[in-house]
Order: sequence, then C-alpha cells, then structure tokens
Amino acid sequence: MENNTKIPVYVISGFLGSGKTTVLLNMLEQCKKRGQQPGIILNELGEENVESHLFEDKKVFELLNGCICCTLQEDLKKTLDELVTEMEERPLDVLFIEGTGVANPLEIQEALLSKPYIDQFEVMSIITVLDSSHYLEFQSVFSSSAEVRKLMQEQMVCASLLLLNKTDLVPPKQLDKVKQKIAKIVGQEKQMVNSHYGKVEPKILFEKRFQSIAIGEQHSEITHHHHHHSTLQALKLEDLPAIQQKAFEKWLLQLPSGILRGKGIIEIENSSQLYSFQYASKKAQFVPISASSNKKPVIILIGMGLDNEQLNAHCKQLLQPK
Ligand SMILES: Nc1nc2c(ncn2[C@@H]2O[C@H](COP(=O)(O)OP(=O)(O)OP(=O)(O)O)[C@@H](O)[C@H]2O)c(=O)[nH]1
Repeated sequence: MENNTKIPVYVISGFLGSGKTTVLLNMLEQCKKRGQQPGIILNELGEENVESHLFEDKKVFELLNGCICCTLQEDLKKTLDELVTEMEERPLDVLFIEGTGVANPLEIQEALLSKPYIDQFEVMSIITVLDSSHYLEFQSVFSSSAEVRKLMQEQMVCASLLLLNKTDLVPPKQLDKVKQKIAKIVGQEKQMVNSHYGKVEPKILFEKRFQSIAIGEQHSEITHHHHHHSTLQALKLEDLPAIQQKAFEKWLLQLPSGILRGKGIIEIENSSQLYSFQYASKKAQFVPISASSNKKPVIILIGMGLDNEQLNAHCKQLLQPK
C-alpha cells in the first residue's frame, strides 16, 4: 500500500472509567459530520461487550476477554489484517483503537509501527484520557496500588495528547494541583486539555501529533513494559433478577474497594425497559436501551486485589434478593 493511502489511526487510552468511550463517541460524531467512514477496534477486559448498543451502525471489531497489551497483541495484528482485507470492499477513512483501561498504549503503538502495518496505517495521535476527579486518589500511596500508579504513569507518558476529563467533578484549585502533579511526570511540554464529558474542540482531538518511526530503526523509543495487571480480575454476573434502581445504586457503592469499574445491563423492577449502567469514579449512571437490541441483563465488574469471598457474598445479595 502506498503512503498516501495509509489509514489514519487514533489510539484512545486511559485508566478504567476515565471516559475513553465518551471521547470516542464524540470523535465518531465528528466523523459523521465530515462524512468520514470510521472503523473501530474495541478491546474489553470482560468476555462480553456490554456497550455494543452505542456503536450499532458502525464497523466495530471487538477484542474481548484480555488486554491488547498482553496476550492480545497477536489478535490485534490479525484484526488489522482483516480490516485491510475488508477495506477492499468497504473503505474506511479513519480507525479508532480503544484499549482496555489497563492497556499500555505502547504495545498498541508497537503493533502499528511494525511491518507490514507501518505501511498501511498512520498513527495520528495517542490520546490518553484521565479522570481528573480521581487522579489524586489513584496516585496516592494510601488509596491506590503501585501497579495502578505505574500503569497510569505509562499511559500519560506515552500520550501525544492528555485529556483531563471529568473537570465538572473537580474544584478549580484541585484541578490546578492535578495539573502540576501531572506536569512533574510528563514534563511541561506535553499538551494537556481540560474536558467535560470528553468534549474538546475537534481540531485539537484530530490533530496529527505523532511521528512514526518504524520499530527497529535507530531512534525508536519503544520499550517493553512489565505486565503489571496480573492481579486484575474481570467478573461477569448473569441470570440477574429485576432490581430496584435505588437498591442497585446502594449495592454498587458498597462493592469492595478493590472494584474499580462496573458496567452492564440491568432490568429495573416495574419497568418494561432495560437500562445500560456505568459505574466509574464511584458514580452510577443509567441510560435506557431499546428492547429491540436483544440484550440480556449482565454485570461486568473489574478490580484489583479482590477478596473473592467478600465479593461473592456481596454478589449473592443481588442474585438472591429477599
Ligand atoms: N461527571 C462526568 N462523568 C463522565 C465524564 N466523562 C465520562 N463520564 C462518565 O463516566 C463513565 C465512564 O465513562 P466511559 O467513557 O465509559 O469510560 P471508559 O474509559 O471508556 O471506561 P472503561 O470501559 O472502563 O475503559 C460513564 O458513566 C460516563 O458517562 C465527565 O466529564 N464528567
């Protein structure tokens, strides 16, 4: 493939629940306005993508139940091959890759910069999304693990653009403090932009900020990372009864502290509709989804350092309501 036909690629990285999908949906909206056909590669830790209803009319490739940056790098390469083949029938103008919340984007970058992908794809930007409302907590030695701190630092350091998301949840003084702390890690030059529900001027989001250097060339900066999320677990709950919304919110808030993220679909008692829910930054959100989407209630929980007995007991409360 000639250089001028390379597919521009945006990699969206960031910790669990920081707002990656929200940013991706905003970028897709922009593509629609521009009449561009996007391709999407989604990598999820759970064995099911509970958010597929968000991308119904889009070309989505899913890499499930593992993290691109570990065992799934080969799968990512296969998906890229598939995408190139499919493009002969249905061309794409732009590709978005959303990693799991625990992916190190260096590994995605590495796949894209290796042969033959470097001749087919052009990395435009690695956008790392940060939850500015929980940044201090995630970086604190008292309330977070060394694994989480290191992973977030890697996600920040290899970003070409940092989005400080969820600014609505942070008082201005705290936001300043967060920015100063981040600058100490990434340096003053790295571009940092505030965002609220991932809304950022399209020009900033779509700007080309990445210079590709093939792996193996002298100045390549790729280094291998250690697999730091060995203790991470994704848990799936199915066969769920209809649940009262308030009781469910309370249940979420009382989850063991190792649970960092929850998402899924539930049936709310006395409502004929299914709801998609998000639990991130210790906040729950519910959005009704159409009955025609053929979804079944399911809950995905993701966490680290979990006490399985405690978690099982907590889950039982939900599965066997009084
Ligand atoms: N208050 C607030 N909530 C936000 C903002 N951006 C995203 N959210 C909410 O945070 C939750 C998680 O957002 P997602 O975009 O799904 O986060 P993610 O990074 O894709 O999450 P993972 O799937 O864990 O990787 C959702 O409920 C969003 O609506 C924001 O700026 N402010």
